[in-house]
Amino acid sequence: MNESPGPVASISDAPQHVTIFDTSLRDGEQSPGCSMSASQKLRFAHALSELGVDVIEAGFPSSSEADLEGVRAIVREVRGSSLATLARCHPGDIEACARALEGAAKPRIHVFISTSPLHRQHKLNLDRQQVLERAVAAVEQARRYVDDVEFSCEDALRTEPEYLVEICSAAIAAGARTLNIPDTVGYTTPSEIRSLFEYLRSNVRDADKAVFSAHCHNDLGLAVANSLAAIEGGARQVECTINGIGERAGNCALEELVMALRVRNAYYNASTRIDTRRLVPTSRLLSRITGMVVQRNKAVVGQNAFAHESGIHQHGMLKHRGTYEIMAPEDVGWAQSQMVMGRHSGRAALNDRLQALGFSVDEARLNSVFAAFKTLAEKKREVFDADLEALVLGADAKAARGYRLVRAHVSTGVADGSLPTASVQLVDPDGATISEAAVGDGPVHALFAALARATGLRLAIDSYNVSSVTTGDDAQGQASLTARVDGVELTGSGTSTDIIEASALAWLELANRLVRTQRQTEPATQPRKVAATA
Ligand SMILES: CC(=O)SCCNC(=O)CCNC(=O)[C@H](O)C(C)(C)COP(=O)(O)OP(=O)(O)OC[C@H]1O[C@@H](n2cnc3c(N)ncnc32)[C@H](O)[C@@H]1OP(=O)(O)O
Ligand SMILES: CC(C)C(=O)C(=O)O
Repeated sequence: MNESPGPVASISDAPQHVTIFDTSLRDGEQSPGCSMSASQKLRFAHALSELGVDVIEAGFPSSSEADLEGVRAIVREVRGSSLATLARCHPGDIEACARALEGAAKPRIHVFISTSPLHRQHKLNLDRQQVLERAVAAVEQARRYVDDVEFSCEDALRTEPEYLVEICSAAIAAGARTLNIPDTVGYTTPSEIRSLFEYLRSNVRDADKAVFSAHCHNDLGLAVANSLAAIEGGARQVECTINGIGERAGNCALEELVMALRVRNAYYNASTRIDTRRLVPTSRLLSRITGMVVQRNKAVVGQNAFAHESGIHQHGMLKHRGTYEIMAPEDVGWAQSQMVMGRHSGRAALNDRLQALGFSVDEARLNSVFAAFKTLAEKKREVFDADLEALVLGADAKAARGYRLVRAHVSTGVADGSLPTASVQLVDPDGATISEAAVGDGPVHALFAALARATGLRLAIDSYNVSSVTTGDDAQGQASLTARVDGVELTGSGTSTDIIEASALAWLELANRLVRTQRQTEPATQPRKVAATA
């Protein structure tokens, strides 16, 4: 029998910094359907800078007026990160980069040319020597404008390694500070790219004068793995995009790479400047801008990344979250892990959720509610808190009905002296219609005051958030509220294309939860006022 593996040793004794080069605005924007306007690019560049990205590739200025305009807007406003622009080995492209970057605090010109035999012959119709001469001339021209020049060998992973050594050595001599080795078509494997970086770092002349960079595409789903392997081979810059957007199957996903370095820090001994708590908000912003939805099971930023539905996992999570989570959702910008109640859930999770909703049930009652829950879960994909409350309250249909919104009207004005006013009409748990109105400091304040009058419930709201849960002009807004009642936190949420309606629904969900727990008298389901984590 083989010896079992011990703890994996670190790949480096000295702590390393990995430069994060984000190309969402250039390679990412090349994804079909991801074109952004100049103002959208500017907005996203600010988000990237706040995220802590070291280098933002802002665009390809010679490609279009819109791209040029976007780069110029970014140059005018974004300061913290270096700003890079892309150019072919073409004098006009490089001049366009220089003009677009005028006034940038930390400008970088990024020139590239294909080096592989396939590209040399079929795309460029140039031989090795001609490609090398074009590369050197381009790097030299770019250096006349800026100190920070990056050179990329397009399709490097299908290029003869000794030719890569030759052209990279020439690029360093011409003044390139960063040598990027792209896997343009996502063809390589982790062990291959690691060996290539080791080989280049040992054989390129004056290799220590340049930073080696990886730029991996995801055609075989290996972009992140290959980028990590490149780091093992000595890469100290990784080019990546938020949500992994980019040509064809995309680029290395920034959020996955950064979290791999962080979670496995003992192995990589490498850090980045990324504020990981901004990963989810940044991912959402990009989705909203491009309309490109993130798949639910996407690592780190997908909706299911910290969601648990199966009973065995939920039971483990309730005992210790390390059983099924290798990173904390809060560390990447999620509010918390999610326990989704569904067909695969077990008693432990059901009991925990019932307690959170304010119901303390004995074992016999838990078993009967569990049986009813499983029957319901067979019919519904997800069982919501309101379903669980109805199950526990059973025959008490009146209590389960709660207050219902019939209509709400809000009027407000900006700087016109008008008083924000709301009127609401509700049906109460006994079926009677109630109408009320109130004024407030703002429209939502007035709405909540009218609801409080109508129900007679005073809720001390601790937090109120509205976020977009879908994309586009008709996006749905989700309002979430927390309130403290007798020292206990309760939550409510509501979703609608109208944020006033979403806010009213959230307030009523919270109020109904409170009323139900207060009304509940059945001994086997004694309500306990505890945090509701809907
Ligand atoms: C791997 C990558 O992601 S590379 C970046 C890819 N991004 C883009 O292409 C987006 C922006 N591109 C564009 O807007 C346009 O392609 C432009 C404006 C740059 C060029 O448009 P056109 O002049 O009409 O050329 P077209 O796109 O048809 O062909 C590309 C030309 O560039 C040449 N070329 C390609 N790469 C390079 C390079 N690195 N250095 C020098 N020339 C190059 C090609 O050989 C071809 O030349 P040819 O017209 O003499 O045959
Ligand atoms: C221009 C280079 C860096 C590129 O995008 C690629 O090779 O994929």
